[in-house]
Amino acid sequence: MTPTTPPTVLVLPGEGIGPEVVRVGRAVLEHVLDRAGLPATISEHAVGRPAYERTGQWLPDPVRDALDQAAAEPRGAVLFGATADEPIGELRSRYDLYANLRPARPLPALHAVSPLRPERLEGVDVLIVRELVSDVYYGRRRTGTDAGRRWAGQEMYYREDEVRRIVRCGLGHAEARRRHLTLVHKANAIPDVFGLWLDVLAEERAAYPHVDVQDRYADTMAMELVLRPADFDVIVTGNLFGDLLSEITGAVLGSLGLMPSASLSPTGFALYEPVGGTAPDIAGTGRANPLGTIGSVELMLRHTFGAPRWADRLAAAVALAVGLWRTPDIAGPGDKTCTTEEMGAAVCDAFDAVATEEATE
Ligand SMILES: CC(C)[C@H](C(=O)O)[C@@H](O)C(=O)O
Repeated sequence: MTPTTPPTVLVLPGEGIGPEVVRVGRAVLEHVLDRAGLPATISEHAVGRPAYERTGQWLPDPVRDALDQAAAEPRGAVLFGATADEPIGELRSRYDLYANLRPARPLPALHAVSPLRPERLEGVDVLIVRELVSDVYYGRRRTGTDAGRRWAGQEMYYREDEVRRIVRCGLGHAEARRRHLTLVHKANAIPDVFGLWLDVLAEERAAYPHVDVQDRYADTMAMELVLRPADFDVIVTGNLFGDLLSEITGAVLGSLGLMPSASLSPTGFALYEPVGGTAPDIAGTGRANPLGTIGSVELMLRHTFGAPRWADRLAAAVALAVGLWRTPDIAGPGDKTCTTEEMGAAVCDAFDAVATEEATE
């Protein structure tokens, strides 16, 4: 296997709105690759409920084999839709997809969609760097009965090396962006775990003298993200707080359906998924917003394909498309709404317009 091997992309639609948004995400990916002349090997596999109903496995053995193979390649990637917790939790852990990047930058055309006043959105450009394979999610679980009363526990646990690599990841991104890092913790209530995080940050920041570093309690951060989102650049945190903060960031944008994510392993294997989840209430109605998935494709073009200019063009195409086309979650009163598929087609058309304009400049 040489580094010039084209990327292998496994498309795993999952369930709920997963298949709808991923169908569009894949079409947009193929459109961009076609225009860019970039080769890739793309295959699609059932996971989650559809797979369980057919095989009795959330993550069937043949899919696991395909994933193992892709993970061993220099540029393997997954485009993931949505499933219930089991398969995604297993995937993240099995492939050590520890660094979860969740960027949020409100598009000017969509400022009115946010519940925040437009002036609070000026300059908002946040990157949540969430640790994804440890914390209470994967902590030791115990249940029992004590004097007739049931009890249950799940341990919050972090190893130093797990903390160090995500803190480094956050610092690296901060250095490449606006050089501002906020570590989010809860050292007042959970002093051992987050004392470790703060110690590691104190050690690691020395290597990034240009990055301005601060820390926040998770509760304060939740408030400040709503009140002053423009004050933050990179936010690095653990798995649980990262989950909560990315949901708040989605609310700041006005729809969780807008948020993309990339989960990266130390080997470069990566999984790209929208943050929105299965959204069973709108599954099958054509109302799902595919922009979180299309944003995830943009991240794939950057990280897996190493094609930042094509990624930039896709971002520009999205900004153009939302000027005219709106799925219901981002439509204002009186706006005509479009379907998931129509939004995808609008982004592809806008992409060609952007590329043509650049070519004639
Ligand atoms: C589906 C669920 C387990 C998942 C998480 O908590 O990590 C989701 O909320 C997310 O943010 O990706």
